[in-house]
Amino acid sequence: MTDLPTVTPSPGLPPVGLEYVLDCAVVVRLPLTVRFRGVTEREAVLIHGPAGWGEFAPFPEYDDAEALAWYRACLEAAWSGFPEPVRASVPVNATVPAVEAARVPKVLEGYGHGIEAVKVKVAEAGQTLEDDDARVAAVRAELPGAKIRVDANQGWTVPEAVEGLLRLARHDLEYAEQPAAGIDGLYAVREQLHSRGVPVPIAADESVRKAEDPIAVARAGAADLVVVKVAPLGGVRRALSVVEQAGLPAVVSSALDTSVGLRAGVALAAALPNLPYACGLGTGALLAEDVTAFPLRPVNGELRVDAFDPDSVHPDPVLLEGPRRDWWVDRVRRVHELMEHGSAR
Ligand SMILES: O=C(O)CCC(=O)c1ccccc1C(=O)O
Ligand SMILES: [Mg+2]
Repeated sequence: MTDLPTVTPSPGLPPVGLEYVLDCAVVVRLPLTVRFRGVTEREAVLIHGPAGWGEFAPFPEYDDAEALAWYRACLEAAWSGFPEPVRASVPVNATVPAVEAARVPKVLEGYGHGIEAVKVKVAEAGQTLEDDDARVAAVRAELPGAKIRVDANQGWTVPEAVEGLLRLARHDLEYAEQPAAGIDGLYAVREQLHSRGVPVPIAADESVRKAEDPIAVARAGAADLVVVKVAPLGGVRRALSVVEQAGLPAVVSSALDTSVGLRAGVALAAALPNLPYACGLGTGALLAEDVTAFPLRPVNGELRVDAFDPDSVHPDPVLLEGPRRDWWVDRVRRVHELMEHGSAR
Protein backbone atom coordinates (compact mmCIF):
# COMPACT_ATOMS: atom_id res chain seq x y z
CA MET A 1 0.00 0.00 0.00
CA THR A 2 3.09 2.22 -0.17
CA ASP A 3 1.87 4.09 -3.25
CA LEU A 4 -1.37 5.11 -1.56
CA PRO A 5 -1.69 8.70 -0.39
CA THR A 6 -0.69 9.54 3.17
CA VAL A 7 -3.61 10.93 5.10
CA THR A 8 -1.90 11.69 8.37
CA PRO A 9 -0.85 14.25 9.17
CA SER A 10 -3.21 15.96 6.78
CA PRO A 11 -1.84 18.29 4.13
CA GLY A 12 -1.71 21.79 5.49
CA LEU A 13 -2.40 20.71 9.06
CA PRO A 14 0.23 20.33 11.76
CA PRO A 15 1.13 16.79 12.77
CA VAL A 16 -1.34 15.29 15.17
CA GLY A 17 0.27 14.92 18.58
CA LEU A 18 -0.44 11.99 20.85
CA GLU A 19 -1.26 14.16 23.86
CA TYR A 20 -3.79 16.10 21.78
CA VAL A 21 -5.37 12.84 20.61
CA LEU A 22 -5.59 11.46 24.13
CA ASP A 23 -7.07 14.73 25.40
CA CYS A 24 -10.03 14.45 23.05
CA ALA A 25 -10.46 10.65 23.16
CA VAL A 26 -13.41 8.95 24.82
CA VAL A 27 -13.86 5.20 25.17
CA VAL A 28 -17.29 3.62 24.81
CA ARG A 29 -18.88 0.19 25.12
CA LEU A 30 -22.10 -0.61 23.26
CA PRO A 31 -24.24 -3.66 23.93
CA LEU A 32 -25.41 -5.57 20.83
CA THR A 33 -28.97 -6.74 20.20
CA VAL A 34 -27.70 -10.11 19.02
CA ARG A 35 -24.48 -12.10 19.24
CA PHE A 36 -22.17 -11.17 16.35
CA ARG A 37 -18.66 -12.49 15.62
CA GLY A 38 -18.95 -14.32 18.94
CA VAL A 39 -19.36 -11.13 21.00
CA THR A 40 -22.27 -9.35 22.64
CA GLU A 41 -20.74 -5.89 22.98
CA ARG A 42 -18.61 -3.55 20.92
CA GLU A 43 -15.95 -1.21 22.29
CA ALA A 44 -14.58 1.85 20.49
CA VAL A 45 -12.48 4.95 20.99
CA LEU A 46 -13.98 8.16 19.63
CA ILE A 47 -11.85 11.19 18.90
CA HIS A 48 -13.23 14.66 18.26
CA GLY A 49 -10.84 16.60 16.05
CA PRO A 50 -11.10 19.82 14.06
CA ALA A 51 -12.87 18.10 11.12
CA GLY A 52 -15.27 15.98 13.18
CA TRP A 53 -15.52 12.68 15.00
CA GLY A 54 -13.28 9.72 14.23
CA GLU A 55 -13.65 6.15 15.43
CA PHE A 56 -10.84 3.77 16.42
CA ALA A 57 -12.24 0.29 17.05
CA PRO A 58 -9.99 -2.48 15.76
CA PHE A 59 -11.19 -5.79 17.17
CA PRO A 60 -9.43 -6.60 20.46
CA GLU A 61 -7.51 -9.58 19.08
CA TYR A 62 -5.82 -7.51 16.33
CA ASP A 63 -2.16 -6.65 16.86
CA ASP A 64 -0.88 -3.08 16.68
CA ALA A 65 0.34 -3.40 13.09
CA GLU A 66 -3.16 -4.35 11.93
CA ALA A 67 -4.73 -1.67 14.16
CA LEU A 68 -2.61 1.06 12.56
CA ALA A 69 -4.81 1.32 9.45
CA TRP A 70 -7.85 1.77 11.72
CA TYR A 71 -6.03 4.58 13.48
CA ARG A 72 -5.24 6.34 10.20
CA ALA A 73 -8.91 6.11 9.26
CA CYS A 74 -9.87 7.62 12.62
CA LEU A 75 -7.46 10.52 12.22
CA GLU A 76 -8.62 11.13 8.66
CA ALA A 77 -12.21 11.56 9.86
CA ALA A 78 -11.22 13.78 12.78
CA TRP A 79 -8.56 15.92 11.09
CA SER A 80 -9.19 15.83 7.31
CA GLY A 81 -12.88 15.11 6.93
CA PHE A 82 -14.19 13.34 3.85
CA PRO A 83 -14.05 13.81 0.08
CA GLU A 84 -17.01 15.35 -1.74
CA PRO A 85 -20.01 13.03 -2.16
CA VAL A 86 -21.38 12.32 -5.63
CA ARG A 87 -24.75 11.07 -4.31
CA ALA A 88 -27.06 12.11 -1.47
CA SER A 89 -27.97 8.68 -0.13
CA VAL A 90 -26.73 5.11 -0.26
CA PRO A 91 -28.74 1.87 -0.32
CA VAL A 92 -27.99 -0.56 2.50
CA ASN A 93 -28.47 -4.26 3.12
CA ALA A 94 -29.74 -5.92 6.26
CA THR A 95 -27.14 -8.10 7.95
CA VAL A 96 -28.33 -11.35 9.53
CA PRO A 97 -25.86 -12.88 11.99
CA ALA A 98 -25.59 -16.67 12.35
CA VAL A 99 -28.82 -16.88 14.34
CA GLU A 100 -31.37 -19.69 14.41
CA ALA A 101 -33.74 -19.56 11.44
CA ALA A 102 -36.66 -18.88 13.78
CA ARG A 103 -35.07 -15.59 14.83
CA VAL A 104 -34.65 -14.27 11.29
CA PRO A 105 -37.96 -12.32 11.16
CA LYS A 106 -37.12 -10.55 14.41
CA VAL A 107 -33.62 -9.62 13.17
CA LEU A 108 -34.95 -8.34 9.84
CA GLU A 109 -37.51 -6.22 11.66
CA GLY A 110 -34.66 -4.17 13.13
CA TYR A 111 -33.77 -2.82 9.67
CA GLY A 112 -37.18 -1.31 9.01
CA HIS A 113 -39.04 -1.25 5.70
CA GLY A 114 -37.68 -1.00 2.19
CA ILE A 115 -34.68 -3.31 2.54
CA GLU A 116 -33.85 -4.81 -0.87
CA ALA A 117 -30.70 -6.77 -0.04
CA VAL A 118 -29.81 -9.03 2.86
CA LYS A 119 -26.47 -10.41 3.88
CA VAL A 120 -26.64 -13.72 5.72
CA LYS A 121 -23.74 -15.04 7.75
CA VAL A 122 -22.95 -18.70 7.07
CA ALA A 123 -20.23 -21.25 7.92
CA GLU A 124 -20.20 -20.26 11.58
CA ALA A 125 -18.04 -22.54 13.73
CA GLY A 126 -20.14 -25.18 15.46
CA GLN A 127 -22.98 -24.95 12.94
CA THR A 128 -23.87 -27.05 9.91
CA LEU A 129 -24.86 -26.43 6.30
CA GLU A 130 -28.40 -27.36 7.36
CA ASP A 131 -28.36 -24.40 9.77
CA ASP A 132 -27.16 -22.10 6.97
CA ASP A 133 -29.73 -23.46 4.54
CA ALA A 134 -32.55 -22.95 7.05
CA ARG A 135 -31.39 -19.39 7.80
CA VAL A 136 -31.18 -18.41 4.14
CA ALA A 137 -34.54 -20.07 3.46
CA ALA A 138 -36.07 -18.05 6.31
CA VAL A 139 -34.78 -14.81 4.77
CA ARG A 140 -36.10 -15.83 1.34
CA ALA A 141 -39.50 -16.60 2.88
CA GLU A 142 -39.65 -13.19 4.57
CA LEU A 143 -38.40 -11.22 1.55
CA PRO A 144 -39.16 -13.15 -1.66
CA GLY A 145 -37.86 -10.35 -3.91
CA ALA A 146 -34.70 -9.45 -2.00
CA LYS A 147 -31.16 -9.90 -3.18
CA ILE A 148 -29.50 -12.35 -0.83
CA ARG A 149 -25.76 -12.55 -0.35
CA VAL A 150 -23.97 -14.89 2.03
CA ASP A 151 -20.77 -14.25 3.98
CA ALA A 152 -18.72 -17.25 5.15
CA ASN A 153 -15.88 -15.19 6.65
CA GLN A 154 -13.49 -17.78 5.15
CA GLY A 155 -15.04 -20.42 7.41
CA TRP A 156 -15.27 -23.12 4.73
CA THR A 157 -12.60 -25.23 3.08
CA VAL A 158 -12.71 -25.15 -0.73
CA PRO A 159 -14.78 -28.38 -1.03
CA GLU A 160 -17.11 -27.24 1.75
CA ALA A 161 -17.58 -23.90 0.03
CA VAL A 162 -18.42 -25.54 -3.29
CA GLU A 163 -20.88 -27.92 -1.65
CA GLY A 164 -22.35 -25.15 0.49
CA LEU A 165 -22.82 -22.71 -2.35
CA LEU A 166 -24.24 -25.32 -4.74
CA ARG A 167 -26.89 -25.93 -2.11
CA LEU A 168 -27.53 -22.34 -1.05
CA ALA A 169 -27.67 -21.19 -4.69
CA ARG A 170 -31.15 -22.72 -4.84
CA HIS A 171 -32.32 -19.70 -2.84
CA ASP A 172 -30.87 -17.44 -5.56
CA LEU A 173 -27.72 -15.69 -4.37
CA GLU A 174 -26.51 -12.23 -5.35
CA TYR A 175 -22.94 -13.24 -4.44
CA ALA A 176 -20.87 -15.16 -1.89
CA GLU A 177 -18.45 -13.22 0.29
CA GLN A 178 -15.10 -14.81 1.20
CA PRO A 179 -16.36 -18.41 1.00
CA ALA A 180 -12.85 -19.75 1.64
CA ALA A 181 -9.51 -18.43 2.82
CA GLY A 182 -6.93 -16.74 0.63
CA ILE A 183 -6.68 -15.78 -3.02
CA ASP A 184 -6.08 -19.39 -4.05
CA GLY A 185 -9.12 -20.54 -2.09
CA LEU A 186 -11.37 -17.95 -3.70
CA TYR A 187 -9.98 -18.74 -7.14
CA ALA A 188 -10.61 -22.47 -6.71
CA VAL A 189 -14.17 -22.02 -5.41
CA ARG A 190 -14.98 -19.63 -8.23
CA GLU A 191 -13.54 -21.99 -10.87
CA GLN A 192 -15.34 -25.05 -9.54
CA LEU A 193 -18.68 -23.26 -9.33
CA HIS A 194 -18.25 -22.07 -12.92
CA SER A 195 -17.43 -25.56 -14.16
CA ARG A 196 -20.53 -26.91 -12.36
CA GLY A 197 -22.64 -24.33 -14.17
CA VAL A 198 -23.48 -22.39 -10.97
CA PRO A 199 -21.40 -19.22 -11.32
CA VAL A 200 -22.28 -17.50 -8.03
CA PRO A 201 -20.26 -14.25 -8.07
CA ILE A 202 -17.43 -14.24 -5.52
CA ALA A 203 -16.70 -11.23 -3.31
CA ALA A 204 -13.37 -10.80 -1.57
CA ASP A 205 -13.44 -9.35 1.95
CA GLU A 206 -10.68 -10.72 4.20
CA SER A 207 -8.54 -11.11 1.05
CA VAL A 208 -8.78 -7.32 0.70
CA ARG A 209 -8.88 -5.93 4.22
CA LYS A 210 -6.43 -8.34 5.86
CA ALA A 211 -4.09 -8.78 2.90
CA GLU A 212 -0.64 -7.28 2.62
CA ASP A 213 -1.62 -6.17 -0.89
CA PRO A 214 -5.36 -5.39 -1.11
CA ILE A 215 -5.25 -5.35 -4.93
CA ALA A 216 -3.68 -8.80 -5.36
CA VAL A 217 -6.99 -10.68 -5.27
CA ALA A 218 -8.35 -8.57 -8.11
CA ARG A 219 -5.16 -8.93 -10.13
CA ALA A 220 -5.35 -12.71 -9.71
CA GLY A 221 -8.86 -12.82 -11.14
CA ALA A 222 -10.02 -14.62 -8.00
CA ALA A 223 -13.07 -12.45 -7.30
CA ASP A 224 -15.90 -10.74 -9.16
CA LEU A 225 -16.17 -7.89 -6.68
CA VAL A 226 -14.40 -6.45 -3.66
CA VAL A 227 -15.74 -5.56 -0.22
CA VAL A 228 -14.20 -2.37 1.12
CA LYS A 229 -14.25 -1.11 4.69
CA VAL A 230 -12.95 2.29 5.66
CA ALA A 231 -11.15 1.41 8.89
CA PRO A 232 -9.09 -1.64 7.89
CA LEU A 233 -8.09 0.06 4.63
CA GLY A 234 -6.81 3.14 6.45
CA GLY A 235 -9.45 5.71 5.57
CA VAL A 236 -11.94 6.81 2.93
CA ARG A 237 -9.27 8.10 0.53
CA ARG A 238 -7.20 4.94 0.74
CA ALA A 239 -10.32 2.81 0.21
CA LEU A 240 -11.24 4.87 -2.86
CA SER A 241 -7.76 4.25 -4.20
CA VAL A 242 -8.04 0.50 -3.56
CA VAL A 243 -11.31 0.33 -5.49
CA GLU A 244 -9.86 2.31 -8.37
CA GLN A 245 -6.79 0.10 -8.59
CA ALA A 246 -8.78 -3.13 -8.19
CA GLY A 247 -10.94 -2.22 -11.16
CA LEU A 248 -13.83 -4.32 -9.84
CA PRO A 249 -17.27 -3.35 -8.55
CA ALA A 250 -17.13 -2.58 -4.83
CA VAL A 251 -19.45 -3.15 -1.89
CA VAL A 252 -18.94 -0.78 1.04
CA SER A 253 -19.41 -2.40 4.40
CA SER A 254 -19.01 -1.65 8.10
CA ALA A 255 -16.94 -3.31 10.77
CA LEU A 256 -19.86 -3.19 13.20
CA ASP A 257 -19.17 0.50 13.75
CA THR A 258 -20.88 3.05 15.94
CA SER A 259 -22.71 5.83 14.08
CA VAL A 260 -19.38 7.68 13.88
CA GLY A 261 -17.73 4.83 11.98
CA LEU A 262 -20.85 4.28 9.88
CA ARG A 263 -20.66 7.94 8.84
CA ALA A 264 -17.22 7.29 7.37
CA GLY A 265 -18.59 4.27 5.49
CA VAL A 266 -21.36 6.43 4.09
CA ALA A 267 -18.73 8.98 3.00
CA LEU A 268 -16.90 6.24 1.08
CA ALA A 269 -20.07 4.90 -0.52
CA ALA A 270 -21.16 8.42 -1.41
CA ALA A 271 -17.82 9.25 -3.04
CA LEU A 272 -17.41 6.13 -5.18
CA PRO A 273 -17.95 6.83 -8.90
CA ASN A 274 -20.11 3.68 -9.17
CA LEU A 275 -22.19 2.05 -6.46
CA PRO A 276 -23.82 -1.03 -7.98
CA TYR A 277 -24.51 -2.87 -4.69
CA ALA A 278 -26.33 -2.09 -1.45
CA CYS A 279 -23.86 -1.34 1.34
CA GLY A 280 -23.33 -3.29 4.56
CA LEU A 281 -23.86 -0.11 6.55
CA GLY A 282 -27.15 -1.03 8.19
CA THR A 283 -25.36 -2.69 11.09
CA GLY A 284 -26.41 0.06 13.50
CA ALA A 285 -29.53 -2.08 13.85
CA LEU A 286 -27.37 -4.65 15.66
CA LEU A 287 -26.41 -2.12 18.35
CA ALA A 288 -28.70 -1.86 21.37
CA GLU A 289 -27.21 1.57 22.10
CA ASP A 290 -25.20 4.11 20.16
CA VAL A 291 -23.12 7.22 20.75
CA THR A 292 -25.86 9.61 19.66
CA ALA A 293 -29.58 9.99 20.29
CA PHE A 294 -30.03 10.10 16.50
CA PRO A 295 -28.15 7.01 15.31
CA LEU A 296 -27.50 6.24 11.65
CA ARG A 297 -30.20 3.68 10.87
CA PRO A 298 -31.64 2.80 7.46
CA VAL A 299 -34.83 4.56 6.44
CA ASN A 300 -36.59 2.97 3.44
CA GLY A 301 -33.49 0.86 2.87
CA GLU A 302 -31.18 3.86 2.63
CA LEU A 303 -28.84 6.02 4.62
CA ARG A 304 -28.81 9.69 3.73
CA VAL A 305 -25.39 11.30 3.60
CA ASP A 306 -26.61 14.28 5.62
CA ALA A 307 -28.44 12.14 8.21
CA PHE A 308 -25.59 12.17 10.70
CA ASP A 309 -25.38 15.26 12.88
CA PRO A 310 -21.95 15.40 14.56
CA ASP A 311 -23.30 17.78 17.19
CA SER A 312 -25.66 15.05 18.35
CA VAL A 313 -22.80 12.81 19.49
CA HIS A 314 -23.12 12.35 23.25
CA PRO A 315 -21.07 9.38 24.39
CA ASP A 316 -21.58 9.99 28.12
CA PRO A 317 -24.26 7.31 28.66
CA VAL A 318 -22.05 4.61 27.15
CA LEU A 319 -18.65 5.71 28.51
CA LEU A 320 -16.31 2.92 29.49
CA GLU A 321 -14.23 3.36 32.66
CA GLY A 322 -11.71 1.24 34.52
CA PRO A 323 -9.22 -1.32 33.19
CA ARG A 324 -10.86 -1.67 29.77
CA ARG A 325 -10.62 2.06 29.24
CA ASP A 326 -6.97 1.99 30.26
CA TRP A 327 -6.40 -0.87 27.82
CA TRP A 328 -7.80 1.20 24.95
CA VAL A 329 -5.84 4.32 25.89
CA ASP A 330 -2.67 2.26 26.01
CA ARG A 331 -3.50 0.80 22.60
CA VAL A 332 -3.96 4.29 21.13
CA ARG A 333 -0.59 5.26 22.62
CA ARG A 334 1.19 2.24 21.10
CA VAL A 335 -0.43 2.54 17.69
CA HIS A 336 0.26 6.27 17.55
CA GLU A 337 3.94 5.62 18.25
CA LEU A 338 3.94 2.91 15.62
CA MET A 339 2.57 5.42 13.13
CA GLU A 340 5.19 8.03 14.01
CA HIS A 341 8.27 5.92 14.51
CA GLY A 342 7.50 2.62 12.83
CA SER A 343 7.57 0.85 16.18
CA ALA A 344 6.03 1.07 19.61
CA ARG A 345 8.52 2.55 22.03
O1 LIG B 1 -21.44 -6.26 5.40
C1 LIG B 1 -22.37 -6.29 6.23
O2 LIG B 1 -23.54 -6.53 5.89
C2 LIG B 1 -22.13 -6.03 7.68
C3 LIG B 1 -20.72 -6.03 8.17
C4 LIG B 1 -20.09 -7.37 8.38
O3 LIG B 1 -20.58 -8.36 7.90
C5 LIG B 1 -18.90 -7.45 9.20
C6 LIG B 1 -18.87 -6.74 10.39
C7 LIG B 1 -17.79 -6.82 11.25
C8 LIG B 1 -16.72 -7.60 10.92
C9 LIG B 1 -16.72 -8.31 9.71
C10 LIG B 1 -17.78 -8.23 8.84
C11 LIG B 1 -17.69 -8.94 7.52
O4 LIG B 1 -18.17 -8.48 6.48
O5 LIG B 1 -17.06 -9.98 7.43
MG1 LIG C 1 -17.26 -10.26 5.24
